[in-house]
Amino acid sequence: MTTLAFTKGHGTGNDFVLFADPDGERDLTPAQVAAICDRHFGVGADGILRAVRSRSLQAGAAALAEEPDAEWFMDYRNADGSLAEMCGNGIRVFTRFLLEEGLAELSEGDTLPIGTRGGVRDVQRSGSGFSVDLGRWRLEPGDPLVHVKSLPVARPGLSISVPNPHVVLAVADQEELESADLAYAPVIDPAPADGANVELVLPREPLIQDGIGRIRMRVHERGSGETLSCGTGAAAAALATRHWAGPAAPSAWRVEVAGGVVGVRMFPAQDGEHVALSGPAELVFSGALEV
Ligand SMILES: N[C@@H](CCC[C@H](N)C(=O)O)C(=O)O
Repeated sequence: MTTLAFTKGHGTGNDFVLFADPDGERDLTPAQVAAICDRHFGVGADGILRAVRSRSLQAGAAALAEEPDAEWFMDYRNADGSLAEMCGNGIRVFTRFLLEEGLAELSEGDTLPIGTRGGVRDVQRSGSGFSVDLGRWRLEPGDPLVHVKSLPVARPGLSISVPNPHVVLAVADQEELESADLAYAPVIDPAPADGANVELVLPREPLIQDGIGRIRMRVHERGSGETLSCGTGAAAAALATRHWAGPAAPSAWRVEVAGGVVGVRMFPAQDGEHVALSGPAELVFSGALEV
């Protein structure tokens, strides 16, 4: 066993254990990740963020080929130890961690490119938090049926990749949003090969205020269970609602989650439409673990 210095942080209640491993010497096994994320026997978190220099990691080679300035790679793990392409709340908290640890600098108006398994993502300061360009999003074919425990009927979901997989479904009212039992993983039919995060969405009344679309969302995350927030999930939920609302729908959205509020914005880019996420990023405490 060796000692691992860590920091605990969160973005709208989506919480993470972070640690710096510049030379890529502390790769954790899925069992170690699950033990650290356990809320009764470990530190407790929705996932782990390891800060590794891109040059020290096999997955970092693709990031450096895409953007030579992507010095840091966000090695993200879900609470069960599984890998995911991207974490929208995580990358803001990861940026805060790099800055606080003196591992990177980010001035107002500048951009910090960070390597992820879903590609290099550009982070900027936004108010007291950060915004991240999640890149080009994709509507996936097929409208799978989603069975959520305690909701009366299965309903069709919209599959969206950002680039991790999401299935978004609309609920009828506040009662349905609150009563959905997300302690159980929703059953998606047909089941996506790599699983998916599931978002339940309810439009606010009115849906659009001062040009901004407004929704509420709950989420069951692949590999982590129900969480208080999911950044890529909020982006998928706003994209799905705009799709359902039609051409007059806005490109700026306010997404209310159990842990707070995040902003989503769609904008044209050279390679197609991108989606950006903004919101807070907090570091809460530091400690040491025997791993
Ligand atoms: N909470 C994250 C998403 C984390 C990954 C997800 N569970 C997956 O497996 O795709 C976010 O804020 O985006």
